[in-house]
Amino acid sequence: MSARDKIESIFESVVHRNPGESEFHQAVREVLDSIVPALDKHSEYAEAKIIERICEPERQIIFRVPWEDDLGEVHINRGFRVEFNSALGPYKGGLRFHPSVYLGIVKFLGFEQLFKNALTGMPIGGGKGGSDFDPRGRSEREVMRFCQSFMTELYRHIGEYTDVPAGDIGVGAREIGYLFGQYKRITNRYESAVLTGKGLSYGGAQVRREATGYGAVFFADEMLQVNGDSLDGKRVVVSGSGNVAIYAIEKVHQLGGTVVACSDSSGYIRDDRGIDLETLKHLKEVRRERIGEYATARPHASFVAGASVWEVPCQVAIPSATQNEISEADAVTLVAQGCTLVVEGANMPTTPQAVRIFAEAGVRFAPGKAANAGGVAASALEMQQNASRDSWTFAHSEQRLREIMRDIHARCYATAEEYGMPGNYAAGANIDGFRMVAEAMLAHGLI
Ligand SMILES: NC(=O)C1=CN([C@@H]2O[C@H](COP(=O)(O)OP(=O)(O)OC[C@H]3O[C@@H](n4cnc5c(N)ncnc54)[C@H](O)[C@@H]3O)[C@@H](O)[C@H]2O)C=CC1
Ligand SMILES: O=C(O)CCC(=O)C(=O)O
Repeated sequence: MSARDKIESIFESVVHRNPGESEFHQAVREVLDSIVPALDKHSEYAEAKIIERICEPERQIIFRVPWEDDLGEVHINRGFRVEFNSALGPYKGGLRFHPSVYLGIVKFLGFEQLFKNALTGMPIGGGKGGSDFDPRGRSEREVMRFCQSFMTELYRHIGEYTDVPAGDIGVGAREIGYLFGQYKRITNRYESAVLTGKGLSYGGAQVRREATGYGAVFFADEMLQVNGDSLDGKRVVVSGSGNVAIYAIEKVHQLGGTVVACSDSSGYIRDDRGIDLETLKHLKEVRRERIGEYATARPHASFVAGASVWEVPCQVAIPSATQNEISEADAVTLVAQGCTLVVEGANMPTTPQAVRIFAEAGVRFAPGKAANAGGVAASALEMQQNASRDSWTFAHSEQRLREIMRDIHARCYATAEEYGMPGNYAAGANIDGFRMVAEAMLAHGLI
């Protein structure tokens, strides 16, 4: 059987065994399609059924999360942790709290995480978790009670050497604090490296908060430098206005570009003078308001309700909100309006149809598993500091992040060249990440 036929048959089986999990199917399809050339070179991977094993999570945990709101009403949510693959180290990956969360989303994120973590070169396996809990509109105490209930089940599955969760959509420093407090209370252990993204006062690391956004922009900068170009003077659009988006905007501005629009699920704001970060941070990090409030604070800016931020003309797009947020129509608009570089801050924000439009138009494209790997890499640095009871300065941590992103860029670039697909960062990232995991799995035998 040819490598291509083998891939088709494995994919068919993945769809059959995981019905209704469209995001997981999409993520698997994308990776399998691009690793065909690596399978042609390495027949040992097929013989050991490495791909079939990679597509099957090592462990999937689903649990009940009961909690009480401020009025005394009882709510039941569903919690998940998918421990995808531990070939390279303890499972590592964030927790997402959002009403859309179900097993298929957690599995797509865990699958992506596995290759992303490999690309960082750090000793971390892949996992992801979360809940269909919606923190929006909930009081501090409700969020705390939910986190405590979630950890009351999760604690038995995680640990510094087992599985180390962190944040993702809806889970930031506040939630990590409550989760950490409950873990400490239940286990009677001050196990700092059981979670990352902690506050700086209790074992958190400098630059973890900024790392995903900064890292994506460092990656964009590397891609531009290959062509003797830079972000200086570029007009940029960043979707979302959460953790990744805010620090992507900050770094674009530090490198001389101007971010003219960002969004949330209610619509987008446009500010041709450049997004004012003090206003945005206060709005989103302190007051947790909707994005439209920005235009109240900055009257020259406009708020467009319910529309796609990709209608705002830009040269560089950094999607940093959620999966499948750039549709085929958005991609056509971006290309028509002069966008030449797309760097994924979010996980799988570009639909396969949009990826094809970008490829046909010669738009340079960086996949999330490479471009947003700065977050998890900084988490691994946080684990390193926790293990050595150390704490690094901001400048040193940012320098390490910059080096890691440069290295990931170089690996993706070189692998794409090696396989005869120069400039194809998606193929480079998938093949390089896959090879790392496959080699470790071969070394460990049939487990
Ligand atoms: N936080 C991290 O370190 C990392 C996050 N990511 C990915 O980056 C993306 C953003 O995550 P965070 O910034 O951490 O989350 P966040 O919760 O801080 O922010 C999410 C943002 O996306 C917006 N959003 C969510 N759903 C949306 C929708 N359907 N339409 C428009 N906007 C929507 C929210 O309004 C918010 O502004 C996610 O795809 C996440 O998986 C990837 C790597 C690491
Ligand atoms: O920092 C981490 O462990 C996880 C980050 C994450 O969830 C991601 O890279 O998508």
